[in-house]
Amino acid sequence: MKDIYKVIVYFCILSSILVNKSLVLGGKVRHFKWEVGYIHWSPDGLEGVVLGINGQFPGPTIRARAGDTVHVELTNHLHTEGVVIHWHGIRQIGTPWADGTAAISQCAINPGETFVYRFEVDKAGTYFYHGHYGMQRSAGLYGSLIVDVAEGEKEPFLYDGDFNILLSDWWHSSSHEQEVDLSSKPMRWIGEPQTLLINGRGQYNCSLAAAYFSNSSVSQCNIRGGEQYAPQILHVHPNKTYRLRIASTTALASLNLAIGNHKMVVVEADGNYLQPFSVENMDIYSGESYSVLFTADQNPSNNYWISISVRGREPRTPQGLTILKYHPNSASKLPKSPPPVAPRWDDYNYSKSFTNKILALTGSPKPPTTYNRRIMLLNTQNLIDGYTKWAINNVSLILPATPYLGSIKFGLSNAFDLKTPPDHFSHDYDVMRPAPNQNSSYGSGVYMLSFNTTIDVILQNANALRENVSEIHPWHLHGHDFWVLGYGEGKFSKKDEEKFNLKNPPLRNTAVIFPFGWTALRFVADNPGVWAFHCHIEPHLHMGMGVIFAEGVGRVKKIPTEALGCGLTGKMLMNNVHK
Ligand SMILES: O=C1O[C@H]([C@@H](O)CO)C(O)=C1O
Repeated sequence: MKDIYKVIVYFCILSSILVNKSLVLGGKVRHFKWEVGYIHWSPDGLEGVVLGINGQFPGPTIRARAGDTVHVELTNHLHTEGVVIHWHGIRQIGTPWADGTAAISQCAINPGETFVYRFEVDKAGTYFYHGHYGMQRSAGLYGSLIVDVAEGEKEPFLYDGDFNILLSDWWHSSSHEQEVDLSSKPMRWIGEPQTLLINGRGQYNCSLAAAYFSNSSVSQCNIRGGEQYAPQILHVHPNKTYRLRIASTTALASLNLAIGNHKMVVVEADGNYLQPFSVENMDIYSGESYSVLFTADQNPSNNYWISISVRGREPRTPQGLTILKYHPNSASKLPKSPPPVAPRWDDYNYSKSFTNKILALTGSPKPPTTYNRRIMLLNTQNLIDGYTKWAINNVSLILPATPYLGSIKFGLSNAFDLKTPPDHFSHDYDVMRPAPNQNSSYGSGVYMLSFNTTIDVILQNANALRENVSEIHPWHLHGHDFWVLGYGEGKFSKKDEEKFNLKNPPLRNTAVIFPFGWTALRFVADNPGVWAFHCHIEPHLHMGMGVIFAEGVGRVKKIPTEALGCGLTGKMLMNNVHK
């Protein structure tokens, strides 16, 4: 009898240890129920139709802790369009079907249908989510995803409070019109955005800062505070330090952000800690996220501007503005000095000097010192039968009717081009001049990566169709972070390898290529799934600027049938049922 009693006591102690441990290790499940639909909304003072979630634009912010499971039950309330949502920066380890890429990781969710996204947020950081079907991101389908450190863990820096801003750009033409324009012959370019938005709020036909522009006809905004386009004010207390989380989901614009009179210390990028460095203003490209620390150490009787301005393309869009309000000033008290002046849009040396300061925090994971396979990716603008496209090694990506994850897993032939896309481009290609032959072809082939091998990718920029034009392209990789080993000018050559940073390269999921330059990345193909790698400029992806990587697909566990119910995998499921 006594022994049994002992066993019970032991059992109780043991199970309480296990339960506590699982609380620490396993995290919580965070449930969300979302409905996606078009709504009337006024992001910049002009009412239009926007893609919202639960009647809200931008969509609700997800906040979780590292190790938690996010569970989003997403119902498509659109009348005639499918939808998917990509969780940008979340690697989807073990859940590649939840990556939210139509035609790649899953079938689009049909009107009226519900799909459950369930995945672990394994790493603290600043992230966001957005539509990944057609140009639904441009239509406003996005929101923030913030992952705090696990219970009991600490960030490697201190702050008294945090803010979160999601940056975007806004057009008055609909995303549907833009899709048609871009796919027309000749292509009709979408032009520059009408307005820049901070947390979905901007001012089109008035300026918060009109009082400072004496020679301008722009009127002062008459905002009472309740308007959908009223700026979100950041409230600070004197001498406190704040963490500002910033993510950019712009369709096109590269941005420069500044807080008037305040220095910022950059500490995080794409969910990875950085060696802290101080700046007056910072660049942020579409697909990137950062955290900066700033101290409210200026004259507390004033308020200050927070501004975002276009870089890398001749700006035709006014600055996006909001106000840093010192307690207890009134929010309507305009800052004493005019909004910060951004560096010239084409001062690329300025941008490069910022980019080169981004290094991993001491103690961060280091890259393998050698690679198994090097893939050179030449970025060109091309014409295919008179249609303007972007191509990678002369292949412009078109997505197949059957999502790759299912078709590769089940070995379905004819689902996509079986010809492997090229690892190289011609040695004598002159990246500084328009191509003598501007033709290229469409393709849906896949770079099959051997599981657990180290992959180097050299992104090579080139002259676009017009002479002396080469554009910025921020490249985003799904399913992974990569180390950014270096940036360089002109054409990459083998000897550039000597300058690679293997000591403290930053880990990121998005990296920019500068005009006429190259960027070198390294990652380990250790996450079973099919992963898009593409330019995060929405119209450029629409015009074919991306490639597909696949690794270890045979190891992928049971893909939910809801992700497979279209194309050849849909037929396969039907045949199985009817057998
Ligand atoms: O893809 C693009 O097309 C235009 C221009 O090259 C042709 O109009 C532009 O600026 C892009 O980024």
